[in-house]
Amino acid sequence: MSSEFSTIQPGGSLILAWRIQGKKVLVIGGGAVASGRINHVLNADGIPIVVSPEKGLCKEVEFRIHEKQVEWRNREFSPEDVTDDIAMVLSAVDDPSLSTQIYQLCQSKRIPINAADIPPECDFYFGAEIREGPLQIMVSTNGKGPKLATIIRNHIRDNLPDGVSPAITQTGLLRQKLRELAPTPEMGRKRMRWMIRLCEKWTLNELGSLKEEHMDKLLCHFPSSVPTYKELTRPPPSAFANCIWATTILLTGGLVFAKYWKQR
Ligand SMILES: C[C@@]1(CC(=O)O)C2=NC(=C\c3[nH]c(c(CCC(=O)O)c3CC(=O)O)Cc3[nH]c(c(CC(=O)O)c3CCC(=O)O)/C=C3\N/C(=C\2)[C@@H](CCC(=O)O)[C@]3(C)CC(=O)O)/[C@H]1CCC(=O)O
Ligand SMILES: NC(=O)c1ccc[n+]([C@@H]2O[C@H](COP(=O)([O-])OP(=O)(O)OC[C@H]3O[C@@H](n4cnc5c(N)ncnc54)[C@H](O)[C@@H]3O)[C@@H](O)[C@H]2O)c1
Repeated sequence: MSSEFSTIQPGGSLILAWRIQGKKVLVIGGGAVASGRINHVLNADGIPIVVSPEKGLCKEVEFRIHEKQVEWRNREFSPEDVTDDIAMVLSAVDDPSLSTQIYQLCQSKRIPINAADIPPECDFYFGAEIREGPLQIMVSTNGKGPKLATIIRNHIRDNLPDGVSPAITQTGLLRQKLRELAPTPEMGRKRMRWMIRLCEKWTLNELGSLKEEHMDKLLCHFPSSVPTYKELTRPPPSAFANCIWATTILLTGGLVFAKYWKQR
């Protein structure tokens, strides 16, 4: 009986895709680690606010400030930086006692915090990431071996099949069109069943090569069938080819009729 269900493995982390679009993320520190954190926030369309004295900035953080990709407070951290509209705090300072103060303040305000390299002061850990367009993969060893997380990430990245990113992008476009075609919740099951069949039938390269003009043609098959990529993209017979076919059929018909007539 129990073998039917998945085995619980306690001790892991809850790995989620956190949506921080348009939300403020306080980054304390301006060194190499802060720079990596800022990039993660920007790649997720979050709004980084950086607190660090100028002398502590690394080249990349200077660049982000110069490009106005981040808001910068040129001073040491102050508790007033942790305002109620801050969605998340990322501490990357080289001062353990300051880090602990920041952690305690965030706990009291119930704002999630990551203090780089200090597991007891982390509500969440960072991981080694792969980013290819809409695809994101995160490897976590749950604090056991960060360098191993990097090595495993590199192995996965080097072995990803070709064409994952365009396949996901085009599938996203098609799903959008499908939702417009069959918008009601009642159509949900049909939509999902059809998408599953398509994703299973087509290769990643085929999905990635799906042009917008073919999408409309493909959606004509919803919900009853899923054509193969070849069937869908086969060019329609030309007028010349049609003419040849018609002539062949007429000639063959004529010959058969003549033979029959002769026999009578
Ligand atoms: C994955 C990555 C993401 C990122 O930070 O962006 C990340 N660390 C990375 C690199 C790295 N960090 C360290 C080394 C030296 C070699 C080594 O120790 O292995 C290297 C390798 C290097 O520098 O090449 C030292 C280290 N790290 C932590 C401690 C404290 C401790 O263990 O107690 C110590 C000091 C240990 C000591 O004093 O000995 C703790 C954490 N580091 C984490 C994440 C979280 C757990 C992630 C997980 O286990 O999956 C966690 C818990 C908290 C956090 O910071 O979020 C990033 C790779 C990014 C990439 O490859 O893209
Ligand atoms: N998780 C990881 O991948 C990883 C890797 C290396 C280091 N670390 C840890 O992250 C921390 C930062 O590493 P780094 O290499 O960026 O260090 P760094 O020395 O380059 O940067 C420290 C930053 O903290 C800022 N700072 C110090 N006191 C401050 C204050 N009172 N207010 C505001 N800013 C202040 C400095 O201005 C500087 O920008 C270190 O504690 C290190 O142990 C984590």
